[in-house]
Amino acid sequence: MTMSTPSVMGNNNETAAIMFLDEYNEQAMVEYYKDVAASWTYNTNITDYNQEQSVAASLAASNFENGMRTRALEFNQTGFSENTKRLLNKIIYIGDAAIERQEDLVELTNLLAQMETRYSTGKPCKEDGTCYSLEPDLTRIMSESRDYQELYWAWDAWRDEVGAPARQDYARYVELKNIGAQANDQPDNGAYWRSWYEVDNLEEMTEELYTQLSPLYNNLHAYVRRKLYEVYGGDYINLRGPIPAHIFGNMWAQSWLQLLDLCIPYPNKPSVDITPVLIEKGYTPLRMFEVSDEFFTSLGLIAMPEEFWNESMLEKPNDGREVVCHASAWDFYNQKDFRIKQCTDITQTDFITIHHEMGHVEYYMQYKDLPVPYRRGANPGFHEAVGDVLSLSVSTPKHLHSIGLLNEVSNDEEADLNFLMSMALDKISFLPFGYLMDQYRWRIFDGTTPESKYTEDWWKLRLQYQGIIPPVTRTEEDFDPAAKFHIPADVPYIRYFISFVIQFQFHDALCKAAGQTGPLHKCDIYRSTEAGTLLSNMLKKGSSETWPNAMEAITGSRTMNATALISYFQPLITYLEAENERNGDVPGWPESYTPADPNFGVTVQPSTAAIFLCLFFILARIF
Ligand SMILES: CC(=O)N[C@@H](CC(=O)O)C(=O)NC[C@H](CC1(C(=O)N[C@@H](Cc2ccc(O)cc2)C(=O)O)CCCC1)C(=O)O
Ligand SMILES: [Zn+2]
Repeated sequence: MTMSTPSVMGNNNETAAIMFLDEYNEQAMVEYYKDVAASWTYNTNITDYNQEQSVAASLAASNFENGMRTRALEFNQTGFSENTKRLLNKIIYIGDAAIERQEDLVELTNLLAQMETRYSTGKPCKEDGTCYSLEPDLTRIMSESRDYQELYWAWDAWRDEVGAPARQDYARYVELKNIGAQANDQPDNGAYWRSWYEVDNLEEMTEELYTQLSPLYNNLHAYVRRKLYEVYGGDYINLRGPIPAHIFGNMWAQSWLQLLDLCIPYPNKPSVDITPVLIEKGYTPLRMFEVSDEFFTSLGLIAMPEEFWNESMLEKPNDGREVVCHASAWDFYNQKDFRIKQCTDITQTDFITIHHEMGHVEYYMQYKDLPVPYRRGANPGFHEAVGDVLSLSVSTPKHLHSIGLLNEVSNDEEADLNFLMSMALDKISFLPFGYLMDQYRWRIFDGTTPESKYTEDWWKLRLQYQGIIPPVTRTEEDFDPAAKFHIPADVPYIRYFISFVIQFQFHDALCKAAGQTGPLHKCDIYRSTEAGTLLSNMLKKGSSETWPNAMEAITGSRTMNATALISYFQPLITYLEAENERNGDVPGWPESYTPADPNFGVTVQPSTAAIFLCLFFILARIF
């Protein structure tokens, strides 16, 4: 294996290195465009042919990267400028493409395509033959149903369809990813993924953040557990135990916004849910995107270009095409083609997702003229935070009312708590999930979690951090993690946990720049070009500098910290503590709890009952 450390005997001529970097940049735009275009074609029309074409294009891009890595390694970087060294190292440490053996790279590329296709085409069916897509069918059941058994069916059927069948592929994927990591001088793939943050203590940093935030989560968990107890009763909910995973209104229990009607502190106040208004006013996906784009341009940020509106896929096609519905934003690396692919449903959740995806595109456009290796977030968490920061302003009742998405708002403490509850059900509920997804995978990659414990260790983390349990006992025949897009799609996840923390730091800084002085949760930076400039100056840096520099450019601080998040939610924290106290609910889940059998209390089908009765009488006659 060629060591990746640049050779000390190599070419020490920096002018030659800079010429190489220029050549790399021109060729990379051509090669990456072809790769992204083939991937886009597959994602927006899943066929065997398009999958093969996408695999071929991905291999071609990997071979390009591998060839360029070899050339970058020939330079002796001693005495080179920091910038030249940074660019060369981003061409050397390229991830999977550094895999030595071509057959390993081909196997991994095919495995990734196969896992993504299985997830994206998964459609469990009922005995009566009706089949259900994840989006929108199962998503709608999970968010709207309050029937314990129906929710259980959707939750279990999805995992049977795309979870267990992925287990074997995943075990092989882990081996190949670790081979790739070693080719990047990393001990395992978790270490390689963490290396993107350019700190040597990312695990301690995220653990420290989670320790600060877990009391807030545990208080919300205890409050919601009480509300679910009032709906489902003591047969299903133990007030001092964990909560069954399928009744949170979300397939992965990662967002509890759909439980707002159960959790709203003051139900007689005007609603803060815009879904009914979006429908009532006849909003289309296109209209939702235009409203989002207008918020970005109101800050002086770059508008979505013509190509974006012509080439994006803003809703699920109705021509029978299979598509990857999981929303995503795309940079075609040609400095002018940027797209979003989303199976947009007319809901509040999807309106927020639109801002999230548009935040990615804004970042792509702000750094489009940088050298290709710098066209990334300052760290992956930064890329995830951009859209969500703007959503923190858009989501305020004042803003939603001003753009006609709420018919009325009241401006008092009770209305504030209703709003903060809706934000907590989305943001606070997510924190343990955002944290555990890569805790789980880091341990698989470093060998702590062997294949024989894939299920056991997953549900240990889900219990430890989220305080949830499966509605039915799981075994090592299952593989529930693969029922979450990012696992079969090979997409790291700690970036989202980090984003949910730093987006409040950014929000705080942008609000100050916008001259907003009230409580953070009421701030709306709409039309503030001062805030927009502060943000775009950071976005323009891409990954040309380490992220503490980018953090400092916006917030003045060089660290990620949870202070802004906690101060944003402070009024709600006080409310939750008082409510839990009043109800005698203790945050946490000290009692273990065997999940009620989901078939518990299910009415036995009449036909089955008849058979039992006949048998009974026959036997009675004999004896
Ligand atoms: C070509 C490509 O892959 N491009 C990347 C972008 C890039 O890397 O340049 C990309 O588009 N990734 C897709 C992914 C989609 C979403 C997601 O997966 N979100 C997480 C966590 C979460 C949940 C709630 C929330 O408010 C924010 C985040 C989940 O749903 O679990 C779906 C809904 C929102 C974001 C994304 O946009 O991050
Ligand atoms: Zn994102």
